[in-house]
Formats: sequence, structure tokens, C-alpha cells
Amino acid sequence: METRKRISPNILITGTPGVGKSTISRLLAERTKFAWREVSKLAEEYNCLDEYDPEYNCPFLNEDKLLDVMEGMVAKGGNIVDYHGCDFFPERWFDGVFVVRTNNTSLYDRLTARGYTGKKLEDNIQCEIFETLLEEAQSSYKPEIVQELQNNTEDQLHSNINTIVEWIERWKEENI
Ligand SMILES: Nc1ncnc2c1ncn2[C@@H]1O[C@H](COP(=O)(O)OP(=O)(O)O)[C@@H](O)[C@H]1O
Repeated sequence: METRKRISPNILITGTPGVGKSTISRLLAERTKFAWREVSKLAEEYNCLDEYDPEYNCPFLNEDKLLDVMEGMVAKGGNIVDYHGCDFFPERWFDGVFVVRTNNTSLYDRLTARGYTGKKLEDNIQCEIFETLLEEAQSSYKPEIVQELQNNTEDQLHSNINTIVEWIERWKEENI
């Protein structure tokens, strides 16, 4: 699969759990009619989860199996891939990578509302403070396709959607 064969771009929405990836992806999918690929749901649906990680209380992802499942889905473009990790996807899959960011207090409130406590809560807050996903994205993709989006407020949510929609329009002008 080569980038120039796509008639619509593939977009990766990544970031720490709770920053708003699903919210952005859902609204963006409604606006653009792109397919929203929730990687966690696909992993469950296609049995790509291996044995349980007792430390984090969640199953390990079988990355190779998931990539095999997703390869055909992303081939033609027009996908919004939503996941809290990004270094194991093939670089060639994505035309734009958006790293969603949230300040500590908002993230803390959102994760506690989701029922996160203890180590899981602390690790996710630290992940955001240390910009782990931003660094992961910057080291996995060309810097010019990686963009950070601050997503603390409703206003920012809507402007983030507009930013991505405008980015898609520009991509189409330049690539089709
Ligand atoms: N810009 C925003 N302003 C306020 N709340 C938001 C914003 N974006 C998302 N949220 C809320 O934060 C919570 C986590 O969002 P979600 O999209 O599930 O995050 P993720 O998919 O990154 O784990 C949800 O309750 C969602 O409604």
C-alpha cells in the first residue's frame, strides 16, 4: 500500500487515556464520514488480546494480530484510528498524526470519573505530564505530520474538530 494511492487520508488520533480521543474521533467521523477505528474495540472484537497484565488490570495487546486485521481496513484511506499508543503501527499507514493533550486537573477529574484509582490513575497522569505519547508520536512519524491539540474545554474540542477537518481539506487539495 502506497500513500499516493489513497484518495482520502488516514488519521491517527493518539494520546493518554482520558484526553478526549474517542470524543474527537466520534465527532470527526460524524462530520467527515470517515471510518472510526477504535483500536481497543477492534482488539476485543477480533480476539487480539493475550494474557492478562496483573499490574495494570488489563489484557496485553497482540500487536501483530491486530495489524493483520487492520491492514485491509486502512488500505483505501478515510480512516480515523483512535488509540493510546502509536509506535507499533506501520509509519506508511498515516498521513496525519494528532496527539491530544489535556492539563493535569482536567485529566485527573476525567479519569477519576471513569473509576481509575491508585497506580493506574497515577501512571496515566504521569504519562501526560511526561508527554510520553507526544514523544512516541514524534519518534515514530515524520515531525511535519505530527500535530498537538490542546483539549481541555468544549471550545477547544470544537476548534480541534475544525482544525482536523481543514487539514483533511488541505490534504485532498494537495494529494488528489
Ligand atoms: N474538550 C473537552 N472538554 C471537556 N470534556 C471533554 C473534552 N473532551 C473529552 N471530554 C470528556 O473527557 C472524558 C474522556 O474523553 P474520551 O473521549 O473518552 O477520552 P479518551 O478516548 O482519550 O480516553 C469524557 O467524559 C469526555 O466527555
